[in-house]
Amino acid sequence: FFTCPIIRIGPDELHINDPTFYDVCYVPNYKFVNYRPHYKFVSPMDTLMGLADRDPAAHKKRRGVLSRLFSRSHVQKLERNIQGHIARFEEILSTYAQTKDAKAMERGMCLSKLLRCLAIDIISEYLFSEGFDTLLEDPDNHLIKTLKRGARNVWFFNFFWPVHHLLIMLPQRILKVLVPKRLRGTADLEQFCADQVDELIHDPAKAQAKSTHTTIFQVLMEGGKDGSSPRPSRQALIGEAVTLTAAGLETTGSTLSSAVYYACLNPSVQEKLHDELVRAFPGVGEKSSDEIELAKCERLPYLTAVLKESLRISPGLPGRLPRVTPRGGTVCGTTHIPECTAVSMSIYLMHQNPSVYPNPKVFEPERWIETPNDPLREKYLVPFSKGSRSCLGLHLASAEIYLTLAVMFRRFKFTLHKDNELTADWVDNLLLDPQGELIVSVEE
Ligand code: HEM
Repeated sequence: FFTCPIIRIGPDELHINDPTFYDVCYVPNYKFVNYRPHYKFVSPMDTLMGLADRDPAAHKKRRGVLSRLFSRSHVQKLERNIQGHIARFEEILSTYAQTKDAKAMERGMCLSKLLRCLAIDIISEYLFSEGFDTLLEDPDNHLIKTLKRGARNVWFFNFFWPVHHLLIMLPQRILKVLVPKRLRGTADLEQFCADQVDELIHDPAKAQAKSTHTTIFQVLMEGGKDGSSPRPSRQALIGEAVTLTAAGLETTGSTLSSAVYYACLNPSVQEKLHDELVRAFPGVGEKSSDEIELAKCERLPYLTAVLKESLRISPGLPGRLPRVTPRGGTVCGTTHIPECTAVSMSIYLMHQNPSVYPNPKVFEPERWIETPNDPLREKYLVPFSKGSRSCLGLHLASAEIYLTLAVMFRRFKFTLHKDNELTADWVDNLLLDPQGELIVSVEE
């Protein structure tokens, strides 16, 4: 695959594995628009993701409105809120690490589920006036399960998209009676969002009094700063909130699980990370989350290297993200590609390029430190993609990963439990879908 940069992967789609083409295909200003058949699973309503392939001008406006919530400065403003959830997560790890309960030790700790709970608690509090607080429940809770199920239905709904579009339109009470749980996926989340939207529409003062920070619904209802962006319909408000929650859950959760998995396989990685964190945040006996700050984490070289290597080896959206060539076509190397051709590239293949990342299957944070200033190594790391449809949640995801890794590895040591199921294998369900759970033993 690496020797032939352009291959036909379907009757009307080319897959390209020439890294120099990334900056041609994934660029601002909607030069290469989304290839619709690939994005059929997305909601038909005027949500950010739904608008991307139908109406680039409306997508640009909506993205402009939402970017207020996802800017670096807004993430920094809500750092304490994010830390609050990580403190709860730290408490659970600490309780487990100190347990004398033989049965609990025999079972191990299912860290991947806990990390998913952490991700959804953070994103839900960030978007809504209150979070889901799933960390207070059993990590096998219903919401996490249904969202995982929803993520696994992506390809089914891509082929049978009218079914998905119909399900979205059905009122919740009919949905619950008629549709099997396996296909409902995000119904509970939709109900939660619907309640919040209805309160905001009918009693805005009460809804606003509840929230300590700007919520997604407030931002969307206010529209663009100049009022140029129309207020979305009730259904679209709900759809937006649901897709944003889903976008921020499995991606961040699987990156964090992957980081711990590889750190367990490489004890020297854990030791170096721990040493760096203890030097940077030396408080003893304190909760790590009281002391750890994002700005300082971002300056720690080894922690940054572990974050980059985890995103490289296990990118949240590993597979093809197809676009359509513009009028006049385009050129890849010396090959002309005609206009209106679907072309796609894969983040996973970008990150597995052996000439930029030697031994690409090996988890090696040192590759980001030992030979500094390698422009290609930085340039071809594209976990959040690039261009008009790049990840909106980049700053939030990065803050979450930095802070969680710092709290975990400053205070705890992880080893794979005998019943661990997670391996380096995964399935491309649009989102990277690890095939087993990460089960670990934890020492303080
Ligand atoms: C490690 C974590 C994450 C990774 C690796 C990741 C990766 C990506 C990638 C590759 C895309 C482009 C998809 C495409 O071209 O079809 C994307 C889009 C998007 N991501 Fe993320 N993401 C992460 C976390 C988040 C978080 C926390 C949020 C917060 C809500 C988020 C929200 C979005 C949204 C809304 C889009 C669509 C943007 C648009 O259509 O304009 N992501 N993400």
